[in-house]
Amino acid sequence: MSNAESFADADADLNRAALEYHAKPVPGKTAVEIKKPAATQRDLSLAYTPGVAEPVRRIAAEPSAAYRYTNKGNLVAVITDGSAVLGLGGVGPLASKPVMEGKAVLFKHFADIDVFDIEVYARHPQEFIETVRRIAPTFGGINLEDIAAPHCFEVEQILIEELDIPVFHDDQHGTAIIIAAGLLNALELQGKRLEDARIVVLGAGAAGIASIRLLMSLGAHRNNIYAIDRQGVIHTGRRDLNPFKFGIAADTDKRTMRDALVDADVFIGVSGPDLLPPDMLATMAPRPIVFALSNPVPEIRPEIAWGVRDDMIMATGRSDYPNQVNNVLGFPFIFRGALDARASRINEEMQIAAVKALKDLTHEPVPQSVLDAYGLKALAHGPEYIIPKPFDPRLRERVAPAVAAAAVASGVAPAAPAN
Ligand SMILES: NC(=O)C1=CN([C@@H]2O[C@H](COP(=O)(O)OP(=O)(O)OC[C@H]3O[C@@H](n4cnc5c(N)ncnc54)[C@H](OP(=O)(O)O)[C@@H]3O)[C@@H](O)[C@H]2O)C=CC1
Ligand SMILES: CC(=O)C(=O)O
Ligand SMILES: [Mg+2]
Repeated sequence: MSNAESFADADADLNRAALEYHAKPVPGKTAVEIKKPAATQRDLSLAYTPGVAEPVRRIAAEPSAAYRYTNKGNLVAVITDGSAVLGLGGVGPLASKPVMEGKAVLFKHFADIDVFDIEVYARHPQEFIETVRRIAPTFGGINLEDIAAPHCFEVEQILIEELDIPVFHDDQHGTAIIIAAGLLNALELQGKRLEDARIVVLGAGAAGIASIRLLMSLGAHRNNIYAIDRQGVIHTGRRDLNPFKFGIAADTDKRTMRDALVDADVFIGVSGPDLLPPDMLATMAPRPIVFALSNPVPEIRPEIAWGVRDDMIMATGRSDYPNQVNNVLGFPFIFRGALDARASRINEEMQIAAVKALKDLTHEPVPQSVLDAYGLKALAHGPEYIIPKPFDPRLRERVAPAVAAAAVASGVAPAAPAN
């Protein structure tokens, strides 16, 4: 059987199981649960009228009382316009709902954060911004999801400026944080340094541009980073660049991905399926790092990549290969830290604190519960373990407090939240 046939068979099996999982025993993946007694006349008098009037009066008099008397402080909106759903493209808000419900599952399971998934028909970024602005009082935080570049940058920036709760576009910063943590560990293992590494990033959208910005903040050199879009290498001579792409343009004479990959140390794919040809991978420098992160189908399948290189460290965005570089390792714990600290935003200091916590945790012994969840006998910092596993219970213990502490230290959260 050819590689293509065996991928098709495996995909067909998984697709059938996924449909069954989503449909049975009841449709969908989340539900609302009641946290207070609701069994007697007295309970009803407290939960609703007349008792509910008193918390209303308190909140009307002092808005921060909403954190004491409602679910606001532990409720995040996962909001999308369905314009860049995984690597599937602009499938629209309704079709994006399984992904947003999926994010809700991960928020709840890993960090005990409640989520409303909200899928918005918006013809223009302005309509989307207006929708989020109007519903923001309900929430303690806003997780923007799967909104295509370049609109995502404007949407996020305006909402951060206008709202007093954290607004975080996960495909930008969540992805960038996990990439940075995994890459720092992988570079160390390959005997390379971020400051010298030549990095090719295929995809200059939400994930690509935010990742390049964060890697530059951590020490990567702009002229060593070749971002690539559908027109080729993003260089300072191009006249078709929007300001976001121009901001990461390299001063280089390389024009194509083929040019850029020769002797490159790192490939980061945040673009679409099967876009890295094996013969180009073959031209990368010795001991390369290959992050093929498009979901669900990576830029190159690991089975194919390993057929070309045996000296690489490889990661995908998926759970069924080693090294899952996926924003699931970030957003539950980053929001946990931000909500616990009552932070007004998630700034770069908090993001770098998350990078460091994730990177450092990978060097520690792996708990038995993680080995059991993955059916492994052993796992230690090395080419097949450059980033913690999502089921690691220490993620919440380490990443959330690190993010909360950075929020306080950088002045976007009070030293001690009131409630
Ligand atoms: N593992 C993880 O945690 C995450 C993975 N991702 C993955 O990254 C991918 C991109 O997501 P996101 O940044 O949100 O999407 P965007 O729509 O914002 O950006 C997509 C980028 O990919 C480029 N691109 C698409 N197809 C090609 C191609 N054939 N050749 C060259 N460039 C191409 C686009 O080029 P152009 O600008 O010219 O249109 C654009 O720059 C998705 O596959 C997604 O699943 C995203 C977030 C997290
Ligand atoms: C993981 C994720 O957020 C994405 O692929 O869009
Ligand atoms: Mg996403």
